[in-house]
Amino acid sequence: SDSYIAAVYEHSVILSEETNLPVSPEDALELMNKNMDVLEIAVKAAAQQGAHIIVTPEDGIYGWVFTRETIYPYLEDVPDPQVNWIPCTDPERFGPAPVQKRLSCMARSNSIYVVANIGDKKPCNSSDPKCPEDGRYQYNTDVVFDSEGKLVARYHKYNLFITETYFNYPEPEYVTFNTSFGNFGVFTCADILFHDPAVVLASKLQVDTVLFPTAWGNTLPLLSAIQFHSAWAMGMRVNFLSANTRNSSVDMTGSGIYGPNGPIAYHYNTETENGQLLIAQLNSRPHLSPTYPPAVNWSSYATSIKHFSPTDQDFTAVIYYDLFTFMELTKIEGNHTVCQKDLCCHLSYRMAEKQEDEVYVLGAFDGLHIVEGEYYLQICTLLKCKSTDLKTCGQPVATAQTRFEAFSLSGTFDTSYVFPEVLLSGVQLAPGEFQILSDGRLISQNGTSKPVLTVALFGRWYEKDPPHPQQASP
Ligand SMILES: NC(=O)CCCC[C@@H]1SC[C@@H]2NC(=O)N[C@@H]21
Repeated sequence: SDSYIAAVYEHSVILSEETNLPVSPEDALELMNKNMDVLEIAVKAAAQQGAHIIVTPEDGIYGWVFTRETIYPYLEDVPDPQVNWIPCTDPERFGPAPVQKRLSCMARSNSIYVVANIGDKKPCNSSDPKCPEDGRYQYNTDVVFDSEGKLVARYHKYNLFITETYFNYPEPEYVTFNTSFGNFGVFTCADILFHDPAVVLASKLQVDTVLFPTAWGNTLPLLSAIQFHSAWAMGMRVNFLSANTRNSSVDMTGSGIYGPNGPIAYHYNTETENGQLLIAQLNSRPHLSPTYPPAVNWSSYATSIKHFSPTDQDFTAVIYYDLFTFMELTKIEGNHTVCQKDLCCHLSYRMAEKQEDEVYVLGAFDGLHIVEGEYYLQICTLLKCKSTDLKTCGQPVATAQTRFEAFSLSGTFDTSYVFPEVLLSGVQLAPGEFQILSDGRLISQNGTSKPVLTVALFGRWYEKDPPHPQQASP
């Protein structure tokens, strides 16, 4: 079929009160069943609305902040999908698997693909020199059950976040599966920041849709969930189904159904702790669509022009631990260039009116980010500073009043992996309000519907990354 209906569910996870002390397997299952009760309602609702597939969040069944011992009662042995297993009809085939049984039955009884995030355990012994001291590998794992309840995909998260000390790093896996409504790939949360497996799935294996269970804490001004995940879908030109966990204490909200041309449906809620089901229709094979966006040469425009108005007004300030070079946009309109190392960023803009109590800056960063993960960035950004004090530029701010009637942002990137972001006041996306030109300009010709928080070209220069922790020598 040419199109299909996708659902993502932002789940307000019910957390265990005690994650420092081990609980019994029965108590662990009781908590997981409480979460699965809620997920089951969403699965039924999605199926009733015609969805072919539903994605649920990372950590959505057992929560977070465990030790290796305290996560253990929540884990199940998840077999390789090649075994052809329907846990709903043959639950004990590989030992106790109540969580897989329940997810499989949800998929089967509602005739819908179900994507969930659970924990896998694999026993090992001293014949394996890498076997952990406690005799088992523990993996953060995405599973997919097809509409008959068969396990069709198992993915072990490769890029663990800094807090996930209770899981092991697996070898990299590139997990795909085929359906009548397209070819799917699976990865999770921090994976989106790295080359493997994310870029391999989208570029080399050419999946149509990425399934993305996540537990993403929002980090403005560049890394809120809806902002970065929709930008990645546009930059990589794939469908992207992102289901975030909802938890205000760790700033988690922001789920969406994104296409190569921009957001199709999204949700960002800081008002309540409620869950939220999103449903939308997508192209099954977006690269065959007449509207599929052309490949972009991200540096073509920026390297072809002379620097706009050189200035000695540059200053530095920090975005999420990275020292950017900035210049203030003092006039209602202008053309400016700001450079850091090899990266020069060009901006042409016209504001609707200059608000005296708001400061906007153009910024550039070319360097290795080293906090909560190590990855090489090249970023050009136009953003609103938190206050009129230039030292606050780059600090999180969620509202703005300044409208831009037009802008054009470009940069002399050394990488072809650039993710275009436009984030508006109230942490809202701007579907259809900007364009990516094939020469690498991110432009808005008619302005945006709300005031601007951030416009960015978020570049990842993967070749400059240090080795992955799994590959690094001890
Ligand atoms: N569960 C995860 O793997 C989350 C990882 C991504 C978190 C992103 S990366 C930069 C920001 N820091 C955060 O705390 N959240 C954002």
